[in-house]
Amino acid sequence: MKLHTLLTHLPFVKQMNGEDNPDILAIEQDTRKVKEGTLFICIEGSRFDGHEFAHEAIEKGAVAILSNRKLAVNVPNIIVPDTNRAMAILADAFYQHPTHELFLVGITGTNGKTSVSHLVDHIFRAANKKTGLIGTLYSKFGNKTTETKNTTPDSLTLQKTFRQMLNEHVEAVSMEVSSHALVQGRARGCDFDIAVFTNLTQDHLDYHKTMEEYKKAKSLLFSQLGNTYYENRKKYAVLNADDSTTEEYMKMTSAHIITYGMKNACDVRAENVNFTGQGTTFHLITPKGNRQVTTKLIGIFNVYNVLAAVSVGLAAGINIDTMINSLSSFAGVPGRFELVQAGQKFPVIVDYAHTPDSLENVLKTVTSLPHSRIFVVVGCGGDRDHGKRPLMARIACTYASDAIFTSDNPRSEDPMAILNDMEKGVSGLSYKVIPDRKEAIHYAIEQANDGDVVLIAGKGHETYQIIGDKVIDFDDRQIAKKCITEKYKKFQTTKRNTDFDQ
Ligand SMILES: CC(=O)N[C@H]1[C@@H](OP(=O)(O)OP(=O)(O)OC[C@H]2O[C@@H](n3ccc(=O)[nH]c3=O)[C@H](O)[C@@H]2O)O[C@H](CO)[C@@H](O)[C@@H]1O[C@H](C)C(=O)N[C@@H](C)C(=O)N[C@H](CCC(=O)O)C(=O)O
Ligand SMILES: Nc1ncnc2c1ncn2[C@@H]1O[C@H](COP(=O)(O)OP(=O)(O)OP(=O)(O)O)[C@@H](O)[C@H]1O
Ligand SMILES: N[C@H](CCC[C@H](N)C(=O)O)C(=O)O
Ligand SMILES: [Mg+2]
Repeated sequence: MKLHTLLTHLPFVKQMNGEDNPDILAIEQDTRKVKEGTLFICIEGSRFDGHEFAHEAIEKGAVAILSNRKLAVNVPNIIVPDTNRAMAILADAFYQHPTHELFLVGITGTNGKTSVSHLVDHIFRAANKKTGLIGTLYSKFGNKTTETKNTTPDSLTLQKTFRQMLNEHVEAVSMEVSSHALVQGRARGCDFDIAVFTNLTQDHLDYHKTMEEYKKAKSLLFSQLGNTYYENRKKYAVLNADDSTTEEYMKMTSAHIITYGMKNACDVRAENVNFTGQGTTFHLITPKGNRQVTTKLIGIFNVYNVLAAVSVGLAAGINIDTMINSLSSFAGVPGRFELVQAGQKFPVIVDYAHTPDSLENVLKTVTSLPHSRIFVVVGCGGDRDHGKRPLMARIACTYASDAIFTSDNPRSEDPMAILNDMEKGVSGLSYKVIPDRKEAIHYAIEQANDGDVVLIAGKGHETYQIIGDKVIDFDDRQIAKKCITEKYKKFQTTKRNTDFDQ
C-alpha cells in the first residue's frame, strides 16, 4: 500500500515532512522487527522512547517514520499528536479492517477474562463456528497456537493476527482486553460486537494508581463500543449485575445491554446453585427460556463466568440448547483450579489466583470441599501492585490452616522485601515464610495428609519464574507432581525398611 493512501485513514496528521510516497510493505513499532519497506512508528514507552530508535529503523530499511514531533530524518516524517492512537488506526487499515469481517467478543474485568473467553470459544465451537482466541495463555486458531507476550497484544500484532485468522476462515473471536491495553489504545480499531464485563476489584494500582483510574480504564471498552467507524451491526454490552461498577458502565455505552448475576435483578440469572462432587449444577433463567445447567467447573465465581458466556451466546443468537449441552463437556482452563494427580490421596490444586479477590474466591471454594487442613502456597508478583500484598497474605491466613508465603515472579525486586510487605497484613496470625517456591511446595506436600487440601496459588499455567532479568523454567504443576512422587517413594522405602526391621 502506498504511504499516502495509508495516511488517508488518519484524521489528524499535524505535519508531513518529505514528498516521497513509498510502498509500505510493513508497519512496526519495534526496531528489532524492522525490514526493508517498513513504516516505523515511534512510541513513548515506560522504559524507552521509540523516537530515539528512528535512525536505527532507517538503517534497517524503514522508508517512513511516524512520530509525535519533528525528527531530523531523510525519509518522510509524519507527525501526529498521539502515535499509539495512530498506530491502532493504521494497523486496522493496513490489514484491511479484519474485525469488520469477524464476530468479535472482547472481555474485560479484574478476574475471569481467560475463563470466560474459553467458555465463549467452547460455546461458539458447539454452534459449529470456526473460532479464534486471544489472551493470557495464547493466541489460538485452527491448529495454530502462538504464545502471547501480553494478555492483549499491541495493535499491530492484534490486527495482523485477525487477518491471519480470516485467512484460515475464522468467523468468531473471543479476546481478553486488559486495562493496560485499553489505556494504551491497543484495542482501538477493533470493531467489537460484544463487550463483556466480569468484575472490578483491586489489582494493577502500580500502573493505574487509583481504583477510580482503573475503573475508567476498563470503562473504555464500553464507551468505545459502537463508536468505531463501521457500525451496521448490533452491539451488546454484557455486564455483571452484581458488581456495583456495572451501573456506571451501563450509562457509558450506547450498545444493547444484557445483565447477568445471582443477586440483583438481571436478564440472565442462576438459581439453586448446587456443588456436587463432580462439579456444579444450577437453574438458568433467561429471556429465551429456562434450563438446568451442569458443569465440571466449581466455585461461585465460575457460575458467574458461565452466566457471562451464556449471555454472549444469547446475544450472538446461538441456540440455548446447543449452549447448555456443550457446557457439560467444558473441561476447564489450564492453570485454573487444575488438579494435580500423581496418585496422592489429597487434592493438590494449582490456580492462577493472584489478586485478593480471586484468592478469596478460590479459597472459599476450597473450604467448601471436604477437608481437614488447608495448605496454601502463595506469593505476590514483583514490580506489581504493592497494595495487594498484605491483603492477599491476610486472606491466605483467614481461610487456610497452613499459609506458606513464597516467591511469585519477584522480577527486579528483592524477594524478601515482597515477603515483608505480605507479612504486614498478618501480624498475630500464624504462617510460614519459605522464599524458595520449590521448597515451599515441597513443604506443603510433605506436611499434607490424606483428607487435607493443598492449594498452590498465583502462577497457574505459567511455566517460568522471573527472578531479576532471568526467566527460569518453573511449573507449579510439574514441581508438585515431583514432590508427590518423592513423598510416596520415601513413604514406600520407609515402610519397606520398617517391614524388614520387624
Ligand atoms: C507497562 C506496559 O504495559 N508495557 C508495555 C509497553 O511496553 P513499554 O512501554 O515498556 O515499551 P518500551 O520497552 O519502553 O519501548 C518503547 C518503544 O520503543 C521500542 N523499542 C524498544 C527497544 C528497542 O531496541 N527498539 C525499539 O524499537 C518498543 O518496541 C516500543 O515501541 O508496550 C509493549 C508493546 O505493546 C508491551 O509489551 C509492554 O508490556 C509489558 C511487557 C508488560 O509487562 N505489560 C503488563 C503490565 C501488561 O500490559 N499487562 C496486561 C495484562 C494485565 C492483566 O490482565 O492482568 C497485558 O495486556 O498483558
Ligand atoms: N469471575 C471470577 N471472579 C473472581 N475470581 C475469578 C473469576 N474467574 C476466575 N477467578 C479466579 O481468578 C483467577 C484468574 O482467572 P482468569 O485467568 O480467568 O482471569 P483473568 O482475568 O484472565 O486474569 P489475568 O488478568 O491475570 O489474565 C482464577 O484462577 C480464579 O482463581
Ligand atoms: N497479568 C498479571 C499476571 C500476574 C501473574 C503473577 N504470577 C505475577 O507474576 O504477579 C500481571 O502481569 O500482573
Ligand atoms: Mg487472563
